[in-house]
Amino acid sequence: MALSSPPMRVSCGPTPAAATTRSNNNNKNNNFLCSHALDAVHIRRAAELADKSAGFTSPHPNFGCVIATQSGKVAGEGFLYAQGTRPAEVLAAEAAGNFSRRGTAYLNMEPGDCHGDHAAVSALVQAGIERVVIGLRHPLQHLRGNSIRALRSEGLQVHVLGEDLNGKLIEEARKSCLLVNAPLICRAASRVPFSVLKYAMTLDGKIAASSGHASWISSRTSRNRVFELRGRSDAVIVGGNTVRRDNPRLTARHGGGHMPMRIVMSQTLDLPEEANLWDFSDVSTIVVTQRGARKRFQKFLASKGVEVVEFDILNPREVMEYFHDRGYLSVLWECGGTLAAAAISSGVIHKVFAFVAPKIIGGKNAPTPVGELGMVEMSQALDLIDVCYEQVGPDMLISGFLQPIPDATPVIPSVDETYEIDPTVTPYESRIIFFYKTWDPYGAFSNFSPHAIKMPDASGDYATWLSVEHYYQAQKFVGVDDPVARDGVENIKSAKSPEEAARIGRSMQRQQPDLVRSDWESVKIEVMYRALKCKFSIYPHLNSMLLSTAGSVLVEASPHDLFWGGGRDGEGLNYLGRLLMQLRSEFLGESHTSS
Ligand SMILES: NC(=O)C1=CN([C@@H]2O[C@H](COP(=O)(O)OP(=O)(O)OC[C@H]3O[C@@H](n4cnc5c(N)ncnc54)[C@H](OP(=O)(O)O)[C@@H]3O)[C@@H](O)[C@H]2O)C=CC1
Ligand SMILES: Nc1c(N[C@@H]2O[C@H](COP(=O)(O)O)[C@@H](O)[C@H]2O)[nH]c(=O)[nH]c1=O
Repeated sequence: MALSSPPMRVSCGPTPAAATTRSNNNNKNNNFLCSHALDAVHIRRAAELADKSAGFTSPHPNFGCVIATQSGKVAGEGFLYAQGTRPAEVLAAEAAGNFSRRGTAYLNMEPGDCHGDHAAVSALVQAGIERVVIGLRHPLQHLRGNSIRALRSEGLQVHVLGEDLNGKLIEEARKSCLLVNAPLICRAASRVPFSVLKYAMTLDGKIAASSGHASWISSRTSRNRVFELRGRSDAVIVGGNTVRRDNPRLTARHGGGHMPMRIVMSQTLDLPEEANLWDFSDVSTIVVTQRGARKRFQKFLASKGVEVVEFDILNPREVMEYFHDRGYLSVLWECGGTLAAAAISSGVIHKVFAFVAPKIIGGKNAPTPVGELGMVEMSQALDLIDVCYEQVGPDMLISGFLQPIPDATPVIPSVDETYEIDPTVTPYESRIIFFYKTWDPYGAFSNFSPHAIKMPDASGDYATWLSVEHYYQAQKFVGVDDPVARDGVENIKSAKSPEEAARIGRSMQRQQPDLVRSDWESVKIEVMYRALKCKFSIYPHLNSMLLSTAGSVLVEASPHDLFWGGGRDGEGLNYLGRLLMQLRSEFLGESHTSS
């Protein structure tokens, strides 16, 4: 058994050091390092270009492309302006013309070949590009790796940052790619739109005077900056009190550009009949409220053209999940402290922009940017990540992430591990077959599939288990000298379904951990391996199905089980998939030696 050691995280291609040892030519080494610096510069530029269309591309990623000649000079640039417009790669190739030949294309992100549209890949191939450097793989799992595979199959050399290229400069360049598409990456991982909390406060930490008056705390320059932030967002959201107090417009007024939708969250619906937000000359407004609140006022709003959406439970998470499902990519929270605290508590805020004005207003009851979070000790304070400080006019803008941008690099399988498990699989480049529920196309790979197995006990006598899951769960308690453990084994064995077996086994393990055999953690992979080996040996059709997947990566798509499964976004260790790949490799080896 090869798979007994504890798991580790990913996966990189050759490090610069490893790569350079392959060459004993000093010049080549120097070139390699120089080209790293050049790669980093061009990728950062691609990210900068991509950022130009923020707000317009939503909910699609921001793409930028730089084409450099063989000598490293920029020959053409392009960025995706908006959904449905011409891809960055096509524009850059056109701009570069013949200078593209044998050149390198730099892309902040792997193109997504939605609906079989290969325009980006085709443009690079037809332009005669020799090498493509990619900042990030596509963050959406079903698109991840597709274009990289397509480019490689056309003979182009493809280097992905963090996988094939490493080092400090490369890491910084990769960061710029993560930042430019942070909304898409965070949205994909958290299933809510990327949410930014923005506020303006005085030096003594107030967002309004005690009277509630707040216009203005920050300078005009800062407020112009807010218009830009609005222009990058799909929606701006405030609470009912801010509507009553400020009568805001919430429009982006920085000279054209994308205009965000406006959202009001109000439980009481005690909102004014006259409000700037009911004026739709620039953009419309959606009011989200508690089910049944002020029906007559709802009718009134509807007559003004305001869309009213009722929620059974009106809280920031429910509201954000709803707007995620409506396709929103990013939301700017411009609310006061009450709603801001609720939003932070419910974990929907990804990033904070705080404009701090060099003013003092005082006031014991003057509102502050974030209300009650229930924290009592400084050690509980939320630390911002990747903090930036910037002077904007007379104000200071402090921004940072409340949650790290999830790493879109696939965890499974790492290069080394996969070769060890199954040499026929080329990591990242192979098709990934996901299986989970037994009704899935490859559902028979699940331990819950109804395939009985015969396994020997400690004295060598064979017993029948209704599924791999039955056997696996029972083994947790086998050999434990306790009547409750022995009963547990019998109960699991006679469980009517694999689900029931899992329920009994898991709850016994949770509630009475002392009944679990002491060597369980070190033997569980071996236990599973033996059960799977039996299952895929005694059922010829399962064996054929497994062999038919040769060359593909197998991943148990369990979003919950991060040991046996691959997790929701590839963060799981996928030990079930790994064991199946290992078995497949062993079966294939046997069939080769016997033929
Ligand atoms: N300087 C700055 O950057 C800003 C300053 N302000 C100032 O802040 C003050 C208003 O602050 P505040 O009252 O906190 O602001 P908000 O209006 O932004 O938030 C509170 C309101 O949100 C609504 N709400 C809906 N669902 C919830 C929920 N689950 N939890 C909490 N609230 C919910 C309620 O409206 P309802 O009562 O209608 O049910 C509630 O009264 C004003 O003086 C304004 O000028 C506001 C924004 C920015
Ligand atoms: N007071 C204050 C802000 N307040 C926010 O701006 C909203 C008003 O937007 P609008 O009506 O479009 O100009 C207001 O309701 C609140 O959300 N913002 C800032 O950048 N600086 C400030 O000093």
